[in-house]
Amino acid sequence: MDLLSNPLPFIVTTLAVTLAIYLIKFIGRGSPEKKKRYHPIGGTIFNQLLNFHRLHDYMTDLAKKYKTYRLLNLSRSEVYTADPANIEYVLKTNFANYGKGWYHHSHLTDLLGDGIFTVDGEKWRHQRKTSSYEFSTKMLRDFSSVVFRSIAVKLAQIVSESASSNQTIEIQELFIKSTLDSVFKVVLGVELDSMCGTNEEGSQFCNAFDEASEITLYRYVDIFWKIKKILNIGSEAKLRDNVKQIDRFIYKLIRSKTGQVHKSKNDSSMKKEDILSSTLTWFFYMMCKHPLIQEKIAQEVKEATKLKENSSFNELANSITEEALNKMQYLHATLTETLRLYPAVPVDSKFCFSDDTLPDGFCVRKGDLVAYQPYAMGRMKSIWGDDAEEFRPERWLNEDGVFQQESPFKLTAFQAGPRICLGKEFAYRQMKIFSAVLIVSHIFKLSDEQKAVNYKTMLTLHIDGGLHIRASHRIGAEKSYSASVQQASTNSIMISQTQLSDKNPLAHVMEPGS
Ligand code: HEM
Repeated sequence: MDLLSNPLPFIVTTLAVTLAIYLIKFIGRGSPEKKKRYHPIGGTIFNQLLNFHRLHDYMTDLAKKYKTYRLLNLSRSEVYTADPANIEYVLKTNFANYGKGWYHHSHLTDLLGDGIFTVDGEKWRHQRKTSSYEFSTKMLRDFSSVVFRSIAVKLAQIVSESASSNQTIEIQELFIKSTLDSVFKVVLGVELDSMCGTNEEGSQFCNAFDEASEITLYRYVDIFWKIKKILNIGSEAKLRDNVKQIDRFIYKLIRSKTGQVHKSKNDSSMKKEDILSSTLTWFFYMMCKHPLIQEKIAQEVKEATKLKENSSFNELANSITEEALNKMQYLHATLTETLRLYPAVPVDSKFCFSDDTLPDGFCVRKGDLVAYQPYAMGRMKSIWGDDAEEFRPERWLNEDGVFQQESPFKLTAFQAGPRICLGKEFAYRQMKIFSAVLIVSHIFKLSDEQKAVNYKTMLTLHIDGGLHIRASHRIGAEKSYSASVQQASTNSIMISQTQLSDKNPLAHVMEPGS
């Protein structure tokens, strides 16, 4: 899986084939094409490989230089843009001309089937319509909040135990498991409990799903993946095994729940579990780097929830009502600032269906990939001003401390236009509940201030090696919170049995392939 361990044969082959294809293409081009103007060439896939360990920063440097540029890949140009006008055009104005196409479909379909993430046209429209309705219901909102609170209590217990025993904790893994547990509970009504490790099958499923996602994303940089798939070797053999394991687990679940839920493995929310957990991990990294911001959030949560001294984790979680969440404007701004600088999907591309001209006057060809770049855009002074690279949640607040939206074509972390993320509101609610419970009860620090924290280059922005933190109980809270751990654990089980049972609002729309 590690491209960097022996990149030479890959680089030489790639370079030779890229040059050959481009010579053929440019020599063979007829005279009418000469009038068309194409964005400047920023580099080739070869340059990307040489800068693989810092790929998003390398591409940010290029975006600062050109705003929109081309990278020469094996069979096509890839156009990378950080220009909000171009992005609005691709994602909204000429939406019909840009989509997943056969290119993304072929990469994603083994894991995600013909779900909403992999298709265009009528198939997409139908799923979008059904899912939009479901995401907008009050019932889903209320039910998911109950689940998030109950899982936040479990998270707080784990963190509290690490604080009491003065142990460090790797929080990225914990967030991945807790968000997957939430999705299972909200969508299927099942306790996966991978976070506490009490359900071995659940944990195995969790690992298989993680590895399958990683290999699926790896296909985008592995030019040999189709051959490996045909021969069933290497990463592709692993992917096949993982998908089988995922299928077995999900179908067993379906059989045991027949009459209550009918569901396929292609559920949209599962793919999102690592996106949400990436975001939470970077948020906690920012909290460790900015202790004053952490304090401000703790204060805001206390005021919004009217939290009493000696509250248990359970009481704390239950005090995070819709009304309290709406009052947490600073927390909302801080999460948004995290997404601006550390977007979970750092770059996302669309397949161009027919020749076109972007608003900046440059052309793209049928078959090109056109990518918008949330990571690079978050660092551009032309978009965010001179302090673009500073972490400053206040930029999102007006003088009354109320959160102000920005154009979705500037903050592109959730995509924009007709295919804007359907789970945005759902994701904010989950992230706010988890972080409010954790920050009001604990203080977070990096376990090793000297150790560099970097992303691992993949399609989602994970922290390489995870985030190792040390938590301590907040002053005055130690006695009350740790004393309440025992009681909270009993209470949280009571929550799951009484409030959660038979109330799964998604159960009636769960059809295979939805
Ligand atoms: C911080 C968390 C999240 C971020 C940053 C995020 C970001 C995104 C992005 C960039 C896309 C476009 C991807 C593409 O081109 O296919 C997307 C699509 C989508 N997201 Fe999210 N997402 C988040 C959480 C969630 C959650 C929790 C759910 C569901 C529970 C969700 C549901 C969806 C769906 C259904 C789509 C597909 C929309 C369509 O193609 O019409 N997202 N999201």
